[in-house]
Amino acid sequence: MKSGLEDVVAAETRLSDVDGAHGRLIIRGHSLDDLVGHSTYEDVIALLFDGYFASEADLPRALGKARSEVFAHLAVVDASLLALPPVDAMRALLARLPDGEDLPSALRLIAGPAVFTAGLIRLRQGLDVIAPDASMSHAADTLRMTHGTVPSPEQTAALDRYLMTVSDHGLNASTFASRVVASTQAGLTSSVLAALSALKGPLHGGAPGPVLDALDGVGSPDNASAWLEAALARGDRLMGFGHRVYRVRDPRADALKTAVRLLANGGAIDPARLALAEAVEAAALDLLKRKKPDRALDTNVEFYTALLLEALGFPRETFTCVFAMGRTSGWLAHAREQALTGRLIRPMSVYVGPSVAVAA
Ligand SMILES: CC(=O)SCCNC(=O)CCNC(=O)[C@H](O)C(C)(C)COP(=O)(O)OP(=O)(O)OC[C@H]1O[C@@H](n2cnc3c(N)ncnc32)[C@H](O)[C@@H]1OP(=O)(O)O
Ligand SMILES: O=C([O-])CC(=O)C(=O)O
Repeated sequence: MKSGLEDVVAAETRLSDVDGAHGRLIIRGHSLDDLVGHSTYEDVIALLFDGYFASEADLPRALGKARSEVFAHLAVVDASLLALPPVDAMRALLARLPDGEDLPSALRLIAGPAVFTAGLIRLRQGLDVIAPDASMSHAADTLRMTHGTVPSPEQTAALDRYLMTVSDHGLNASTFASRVVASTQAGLTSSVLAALSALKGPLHGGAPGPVLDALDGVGSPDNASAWLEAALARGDRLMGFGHRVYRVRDPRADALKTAVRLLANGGAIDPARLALAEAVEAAALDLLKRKKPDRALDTNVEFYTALLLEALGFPRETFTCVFAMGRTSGWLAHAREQALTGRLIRPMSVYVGPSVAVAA
């Protein structure tokens, strides 16, 4: 048995390739760098969906229509839902969308995380929800529904770049969960709910909120090494570092660091906050190299995600919901690929419990 299924190949996919040795991410034949420079999130959805869903000439408009359709579900949000962590409340709202296999079902499942996260943020602040505008881009409308103002082109570009960057990533834990459920032919909502449940853990998509907690704990750049060393001595993991597959830097960390620097140049991030983050990153890399010399542990996607989403005004307890806004497109494409080309996923376990005497 391979602990954690490390290095086990469990699917063939045309969707994305995580090249851990060279620190490269390919999405349907395009490098991440190419995509973030020249595409929109809607373009990436079309790329991931090609061949797995019916084609749609005006995908941005169809996604906008899907946002308008799911908005009505916010009417059921009551005090008990608002008392839940936002990712659990969002999961409950997504569970209201019927299972299906077609493009409209898929687009509603991409629209849901955006509309529900924005609505939950506002309701938790005692504000009225804001209806979608189907004519806007997904990133711009998400920011407008969250903050009540039309975002700047720089803010829209930053969220768009983030959504593309996290859209798909091979057979990570949440995508595997999506494929396992799809292999039973349960339907797309069921796949997405399983995937979201896997994503929310702190070892996967739950990491960026705790990254900010660490920055707050460190407080100032000169305290970084001592604070992180004490955290490691307690047996804590340093959030935003390490990866199962990347043995060099996660390429998404660079894509998001660039997005963070662009926001900082435009004044959207306090230079002191960025300096603190850079000091924490440098101290963490130095410490991990010394304390874990046998394992290459580098910065992962979650570290600069935290700074980016903070700068865009998302509360840290909603960061996993924003991750899901991007990753749902990958979960859906994998679910359809599995349903169309795969079999029921049913591995074996090795029984190590007590044996029963067999009568002669
Ligand atoms: C979108 C994403 O999912 S990106 C990942 C987001 N998660 C995080 O940032 C949480 C922090 N990182 C981690 O916990 C891990 O690196 C994971 C979960 C990402 C990968 O885990 P695995 O591949 O199972 O690594 P594994 O647990 O085998 O770690 C190998 C060794 O490095 C250590 N290690 C790995 N990551 C870290 C870390 N961030 N901080 C401290 N030590 C670490 C482990 O303690 C282990 O040491 P040991 O052999 O002495 O016990
Ligand atoms: O690939 C993984 O194991 C985790 C990850 O970085 C992701 O899902 O984006």
